Amino acid sequence: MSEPRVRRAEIAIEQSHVDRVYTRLAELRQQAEAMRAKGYEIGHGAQREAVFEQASMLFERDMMVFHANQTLQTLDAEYEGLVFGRLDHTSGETVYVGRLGIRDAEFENLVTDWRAPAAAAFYQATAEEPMDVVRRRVIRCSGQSVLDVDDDVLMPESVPADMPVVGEGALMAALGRSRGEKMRDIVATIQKEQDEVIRAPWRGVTEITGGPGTGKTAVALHRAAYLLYRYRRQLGGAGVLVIGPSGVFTNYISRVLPSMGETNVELRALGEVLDGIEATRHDPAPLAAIKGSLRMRKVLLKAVRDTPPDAPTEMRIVYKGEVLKLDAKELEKVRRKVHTQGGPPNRSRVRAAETLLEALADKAEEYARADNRTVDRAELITELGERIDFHRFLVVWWPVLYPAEVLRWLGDERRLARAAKNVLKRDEIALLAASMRDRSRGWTVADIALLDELRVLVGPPPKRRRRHRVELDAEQARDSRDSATRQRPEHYDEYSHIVVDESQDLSPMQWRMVGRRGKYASWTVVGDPVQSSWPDPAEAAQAREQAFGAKTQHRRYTLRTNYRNSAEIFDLAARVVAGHAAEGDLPHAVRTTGLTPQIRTVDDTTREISVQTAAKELLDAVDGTVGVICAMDRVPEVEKWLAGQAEDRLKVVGSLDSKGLEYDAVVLVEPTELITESLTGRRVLYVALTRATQQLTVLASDETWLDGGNAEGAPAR
Ligand SMILES: Nc1ncnc2c1ncn2[C@@H]1O[C@H](COP(=O)(O)OP(=O)(O)OP(=O)(O)O)[C@@H](O)[C@H]1O
Repeated sequence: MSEPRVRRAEIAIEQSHVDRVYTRLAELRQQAEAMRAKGYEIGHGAQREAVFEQASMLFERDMMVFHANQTLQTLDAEYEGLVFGRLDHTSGETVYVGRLGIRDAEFENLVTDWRAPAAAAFYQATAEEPMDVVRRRVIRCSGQSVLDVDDDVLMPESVPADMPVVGEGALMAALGRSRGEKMRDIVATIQKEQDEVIRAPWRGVTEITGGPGTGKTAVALHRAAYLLYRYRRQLGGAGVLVIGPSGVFTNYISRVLPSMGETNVELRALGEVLDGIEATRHDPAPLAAIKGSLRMRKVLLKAVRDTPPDAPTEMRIVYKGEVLKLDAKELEKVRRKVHTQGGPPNRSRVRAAETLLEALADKAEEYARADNRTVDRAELITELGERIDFHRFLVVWWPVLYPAEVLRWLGDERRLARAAKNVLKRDEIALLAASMRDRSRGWTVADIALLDELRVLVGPPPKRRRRHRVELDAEQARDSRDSATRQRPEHYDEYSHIVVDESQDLSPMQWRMVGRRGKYASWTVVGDPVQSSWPDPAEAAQAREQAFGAKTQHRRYTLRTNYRNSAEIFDLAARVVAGHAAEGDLPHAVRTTGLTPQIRTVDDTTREISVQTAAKELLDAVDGTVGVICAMDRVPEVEKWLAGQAEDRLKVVGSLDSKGLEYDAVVLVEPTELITESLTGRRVLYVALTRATQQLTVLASDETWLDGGNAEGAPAR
């Protein structure tokens, strides 16, 4: 038979199996629905039974309905290509691999879940170690139709005469395909070095490093799905949290886990870790460096202990016809005394009242001594402690503190200078105070970690009910009373596993914030030091270790193959970052396209039209998405230039938001601006240059950005 006919015949064989799988899926769905209906019937029946019977029937109903709903949820997930692989073993046994395990009515396996041990050979078998696999087949489907098959022969000597082998390179085909708006899962083509990381033990800390495009994000997400499948009992209940650098990124990866049937994972961007606020704006690099530094901890601790701006500076209260008076200094002494005993101010309100009463008693004794009188201290404390005017004073002098309010106070430069004495430099204080005064544009991503730190430092406000949200400011306190009940309590901190992506960029303060959520968690931490935009790696490393706590197991993996970029694109990126990265830290790009990146010269008069032309050319050249990457400050302007052009396929993205994303083609606008806008500029440029899978056009008004390494072989101009 000719190759196309063999291929067609093989596709037909796989199609008949896939048809069986979908028929069975429909049956299982019906069964689950019937079970749910039966559960409800039991519930109705229970109303007629005695109390004891009723309780056990209702329990049975709940269990049935719960299981039925779970099964339906799993069966209803949108499985693009439910079956994607097949293994033919030397024994003649055939195993189909898919996103979900399904058995037929006789309990025979129709599809094995990709995470099950029986499917491991699909990823782990090699020609050197074939694990009894003669032929490994990748089956590519669209919906329920088989489009193509692609075989790998692992034991050529054992291929039976009647076993056809078709196609070559499912991986290369997958990598060459155009990209959509959302990341796809890679279950069908996970590589051996990646599989090892996905299936690594769950306890302790698993660290994945590797250059751009090596599949770190893909691997981390597949690992989350794998861990939940294998260790659902240990990990499922408490939940898995995935932290990504930005909302654009979490949106980009949001479809990967559901496509594997996994909906029990919470995705959060760094600006959304704290419940109740979503921040997307970034501070300029020098300011972000201050806000992210561990020094802020000391500043915030002092800030919560300072006198609140509206606190009265004098207390007067009448006791037995005499005015007892405490001046500003005496009140300050009382405040300091309460704080030296430790504890968050919101938890110290009773102690503050007691200490203030003691000070009033001292004052009464002082007056009495002058007149040779005595004072009954206990009586004074009891009486004043019950007085309404005492409590009126207390609520303004020792008010409930809200994190957002305390952070805003630091817009007063004198107040900030008091809190930051010997910790921040004068110019840093001025910069930080100005940023806290400018609240017109809302909180920045770096502010979120400060607010979370303050949340802990001020302590929870006195609560009417438990498990109520910890308000960030007084306004929210009112709003929250109406907020819908959430599944998990506010500021939940008991996740069983935390995945941190792009971890090289977390500031020390952000590590503290994330660490707080994982007191009992095991961790998967993904990053590439060469892409880091954080200026003080040593300080971040220290905060990171503290976040992990005393985890004893620490395993490290490095991924070395760049699956995203064509070799032509990656060569340019490597050239730009040369001198900032050790040779061994750069991955190896496996795919060539013959398309060299274009570098075009622009100036103020031609920039706009050049961006429009380049975007149009690339939109015509590729089927998928085109990203236009520029410095953060330029985004609104570039968006205006491109308004109305292919909105679904064209995205304008700021340099810092381009982390982790990918496009078929990229237009990079003014690369030197990416270098100067950030403290680790060349690395940010490296990130931007490594976003394209197929084509790259750089528009630049100067050449300094190319000077990173001076590698040979300039790209086309
Ligand atoms: N085994 C694989 N099969 C198919 N595609 C893969 C494979 N591994 C990685 N890819 C693809 O390569 C691209 C890069 O993967 P991913 O985004 O996970 O890399 P990364 O290491 O996180 O990159 P960066 O550090 O630049 O963000 C994605 O499109 C991913 O789907």
